[in-house]
Amino acid sequence: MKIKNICCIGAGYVGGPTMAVIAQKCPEINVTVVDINEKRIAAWNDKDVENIPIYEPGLSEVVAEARDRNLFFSTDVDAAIDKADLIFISVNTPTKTYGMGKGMAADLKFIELCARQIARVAKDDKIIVEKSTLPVRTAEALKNILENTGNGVNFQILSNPEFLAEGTAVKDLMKPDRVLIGGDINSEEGKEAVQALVDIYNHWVPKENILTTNVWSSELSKLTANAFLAQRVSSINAMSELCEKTGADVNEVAKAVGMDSRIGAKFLKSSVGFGGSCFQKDILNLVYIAKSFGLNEVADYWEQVIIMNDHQKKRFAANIVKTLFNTVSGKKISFLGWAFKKDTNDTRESAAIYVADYLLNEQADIVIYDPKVTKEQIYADLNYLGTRSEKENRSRVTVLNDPYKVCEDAHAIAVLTEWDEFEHLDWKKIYDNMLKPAFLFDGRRLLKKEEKKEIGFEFYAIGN
Ligand SMILES: NC(=O)c1ccc[n+]([C@@H]2O[C@H](COP(=O)([O-])OP(=O)(O)OC[C@H]3O[C@@H](n4cnc5c(N)ncnc54)[C@H](O)[C@@H]3O)[C@@H](O)[C@H]2O)c1
Ligand SMILES: O=c1ccn([C@@H]2O[C@H](COP(=O)(O)OP(=O)(O)O[C@H]3O[C@H](CO)[C@@H](O)[C@H](O)[C@H]3O)[C@@H](O)[C@H]2O)c(=O)[nH]1
Repeated sequence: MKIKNICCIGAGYVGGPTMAVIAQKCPEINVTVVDINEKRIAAWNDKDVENIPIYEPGLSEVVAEARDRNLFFSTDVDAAIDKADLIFISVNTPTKTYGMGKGMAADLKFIELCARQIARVAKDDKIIVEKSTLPVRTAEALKNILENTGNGVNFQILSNPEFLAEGTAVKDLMKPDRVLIGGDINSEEGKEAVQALVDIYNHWVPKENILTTNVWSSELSKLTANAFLAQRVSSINAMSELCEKTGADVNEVAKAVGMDSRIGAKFLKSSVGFGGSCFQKDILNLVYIAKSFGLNEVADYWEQVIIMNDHQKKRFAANIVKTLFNTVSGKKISFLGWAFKKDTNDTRESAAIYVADYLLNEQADIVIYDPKVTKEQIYADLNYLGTRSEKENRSRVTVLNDPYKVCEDAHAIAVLTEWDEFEHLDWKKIYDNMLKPAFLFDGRRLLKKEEKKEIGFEFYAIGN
């Protein structure tokens, strides 16, 4: 089966970049990315390609090449579904904030809405691809909706989870460690659908890197990969606290441990805590699934990864208060960084949000600089927590676009995101313009300790 028209529902951090790369690599396929968010679609279509809604290194170049050639962004969801042979569902699957499974389970309402819309619109056979991260066995529910509400056409459901990391999305998409495709490999139609998707990726991904499995293994592998990755961060962060008590240095420990080829060096960077839209949500979902099968020990095991992460964010903030003579009330604390990692404008679940919230509860005044995050996004993140009124957040938090101004007259600086540019700031100038003693807290192990101490900073770094 040759795919001519692809539709992707959801023009977010996954749908946008993934489809841009597919369109670039498969010029003979028309790719239409649709979304109900008109503002987002307008931004994807902005004449100035630098204004696309997602910041990812290399993305604007890919979009510039393919857009209006075979890559289109639209709000006409029905039309794109109707035309497509293959439909990616790439909508958000956040943690439920209400009802059964509140705070744990994945909220599948957007997925279900997509399924119902596809069923209503589709007049010929289609391949439906789960791109969103979903609980294991979601494909069963999708099939049920599609077959019971559709127009009698056939749907093949595939699972094709996305493993890209933000900040390196284009690189990850161009050269993925593996592409995972789950399908009904026991039927001819299922095998054909899997092959159709393999053929798309095979335009640029070598065959040996494309893994095919049954649907349930594919769905569960995505949750497992994120749980393993997050577990490594929580493991090294647990050791960082022990390092601080014992005189060991967590970077040295990580290096020594990571040189064991069975362990490996990646993902052992101690930090103020992992953030991002995926790790916490996916682990909570895994915990919920395990509990729903009565697997309480399995659930508890994975929940500890989140408990450790919450502890790490809190103890970083508490250490600032303790070091500043047990009070930050009325003191100016400068934040360098707000995004959950460098090279992205995404702030979802960023550790910075929770550190700020803790310090605001201690009556600190916070001034923030992040090279890619907007002022309004920062207020929205704080308001979303609902800890205090929007008015109070606005009066106590200032966002500026100059790092030197942000640090002027500060009692302390906290590095919350590992943006490269923070390393190269004129730290002597920053020191000179701060109140003394000048406290500097590095939540990312980004800065050189000896250098900063020589300038005169009272320097604290995670795990050191
Ligand atoms: N962000 C990542 O790095 C990443 C990586 C791998 C997997 N994932 C998974 O991919 C999925 C999408 O994540 P994201 O970060 O792109 O989310 P996102 O919130 O950035 O984008 C989702 C988009 O879907 C749109 N949408 C929701 N319902 C819709 C509907 N019925 N019709 C049309 N559009 C609709 C929303 O308006 C939104 O723009 C999630 O399941 C996530 O867990 C994310
Ligand atoms: O050694 C490390 C590695 C990461 N982090 C933090 O962990 C979070 C997540 O980082 P990363 O995994 O690089 O970014 P994400 O975009 O969240 O990507 C993860 O989540 C995606 C969504 O499911 C998956 O597709 C990716 O494979 C998976 O890496 C960030 O706050 C990082 O700062 C650390 O603190 N130490």
